[in-house]
Amino acid sequence: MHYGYGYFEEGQLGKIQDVRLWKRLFPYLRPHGPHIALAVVLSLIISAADLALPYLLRLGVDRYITAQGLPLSAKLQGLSQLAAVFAGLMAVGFVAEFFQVLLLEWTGQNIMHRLRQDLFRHVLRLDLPFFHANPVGKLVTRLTNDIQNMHEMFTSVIVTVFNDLIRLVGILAVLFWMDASLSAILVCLIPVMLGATLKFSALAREAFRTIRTRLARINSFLQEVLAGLSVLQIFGREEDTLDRFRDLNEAHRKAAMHQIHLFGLFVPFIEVLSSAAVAVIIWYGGGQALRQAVSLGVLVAFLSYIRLFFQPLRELSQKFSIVQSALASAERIFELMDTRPDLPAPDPPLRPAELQGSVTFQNVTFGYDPDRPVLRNVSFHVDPGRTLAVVGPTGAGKTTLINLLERFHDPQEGVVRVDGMDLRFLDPAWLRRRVGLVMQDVFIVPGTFRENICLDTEPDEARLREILDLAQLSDLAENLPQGLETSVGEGGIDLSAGQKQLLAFARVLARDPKILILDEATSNVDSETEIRIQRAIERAMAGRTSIVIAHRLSTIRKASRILVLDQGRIVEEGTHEELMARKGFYHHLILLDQVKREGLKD
Ligand SMILES: Nc1ncnc2c1ncn2[C@@H]1O[C@H](COP(=O)(O)OP(=O)(O)OP(=O)(O)O)[C@@H](O)[C@H]1O
Repeated sequence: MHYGYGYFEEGQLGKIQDVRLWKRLFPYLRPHGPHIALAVVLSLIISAADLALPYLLRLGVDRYITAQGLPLSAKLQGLSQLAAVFAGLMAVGFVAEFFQVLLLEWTGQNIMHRLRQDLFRHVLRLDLPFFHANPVGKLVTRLTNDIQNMHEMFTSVIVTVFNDLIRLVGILAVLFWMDASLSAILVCLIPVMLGATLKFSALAREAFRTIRTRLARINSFLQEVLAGLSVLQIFGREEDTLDRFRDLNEAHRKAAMHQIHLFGLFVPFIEVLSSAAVAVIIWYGGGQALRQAVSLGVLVAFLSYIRLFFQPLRELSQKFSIVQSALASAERIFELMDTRPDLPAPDPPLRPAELQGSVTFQNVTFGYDPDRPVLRNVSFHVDPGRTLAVVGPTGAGKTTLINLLERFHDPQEGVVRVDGMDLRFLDPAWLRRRVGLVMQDVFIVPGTFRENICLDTEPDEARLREILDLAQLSDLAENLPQGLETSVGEGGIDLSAGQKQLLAFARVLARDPKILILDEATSNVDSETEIRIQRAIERAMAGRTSIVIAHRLSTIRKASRILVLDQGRIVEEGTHEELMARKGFYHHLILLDQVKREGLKD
């Protein structure tokens, strides 16, 4: 288990002025242009309704409440009319806001959906080396959290910032129009507000970034620890693990407290500023009203506008950090989208109509790290329909041979061919459809037993029964509670190691590949299952070219030829009899195996 969290460090932060990022985002926004335009129109309506309300207050006070010489009935009637207009505007504002939220959420969800789909499509096309280098947790974060981050920007920021700007400009315009000297006081406060907001935004951004990094460390740690919990328990590492977690948890708490302190300071500061503005307006404006330089209505309207004015400013820093965070996510998402598959795609890819099934390795040298070859100058040829057994000590490079034949990697030197064709010119999907793979670890897809056998094939019922029979699975299928429709894997019935092996053979039979690669399981199963597996192996191999990483002597004996690998080189080659007679490395391996089996029996 490693405790490197390097993958989750947020190296870069998207910048608002980063044109490149906006250009990449634009194609996702473009189809929603009309919706965003409509949201902006709705935003204008909402702002107009909001701005009109304090103005109605002014009219109410000046025209009716403090007006001299109007009869009481006329004042009351005028006030009623204003109240009706007030209610009407509120209703318009409410409806407009409702539709705006709906429209923006819908747009945001659609953009997220498309982004997630594009990203997942891209990830599916990447090669095995990429997945070796990138932990699952990182990819899941890209596909979930990072995309969610962007959603917030699309829904709650882009249009609302526009809303806020219109509102601020609108309020200032109305205020100057009503009374320039009172407005000038307010304008003096704006630089202080903006300065504080910008300073706070910078500090908050850093604080949020620290929190996210520390949370990601916790996630990464938990993911690793929970996946290997049984190992930790066996080795009694609980206390040590708890200590490590405590450190991570503490670091997160500290970061969260720092952010809380920042907010604790900023929010009241802005409150104090807005209260100060109100106080100054009451003091100065009140004096002006007493001197009758401004009307009482203007003063009342002013105080209402101040409340409207400070709200968006208060939220500006919050929105600023949402956009920052979203752009940082966008940057990481696009970085992943820009990852090119390591294996060059053939152009045009070959998809021959027929495959005979011969396999050739020609002077193949390969290393996961090119400087440290795992296979060295390996050459062999298997004719169609024949069986090649590969044996060798652990780490000899047997699995690597398979990885090359499935074209999960390309060799650094030499060529791998099927039917004489270089794999690099073949369509990888075509190749993998024709090269069946049975690994020791059988992956069970969450779904029914039937789905797990058929995968992407559609055998008819008769063929499926035949496959079950050949794979020695008929009994099991009958005894499952819902037969073939029983759910297996996560959330369903657990299959034993032996049953999973048989299932893997059924899959091969259903896909009917020309070439079969088999990594024989070393897990111990009972004798009856062992016999079933042997039978299934024979059926699966029949009529196919087979390359088997063999552990059972019975399989090895039946092979047309045996390849003995050691430290990435072919050290011996021949039939079982030939190799035994040579009394070399193979002979030594077989004797060791026999000793091991005898030991197990004792
Ligand atoms: N994804 C990988 N990245 C880096 N090195 C790897 C990778 N997979 C295998 N190796 C290294 O390549 C060498 C050969 O491994 P390989 O799995 O091919 O051996 P093997 O003969 O199949 O062993 P075993 O019988 O234990 O499965 C080993 O030294 C292993 O550490």
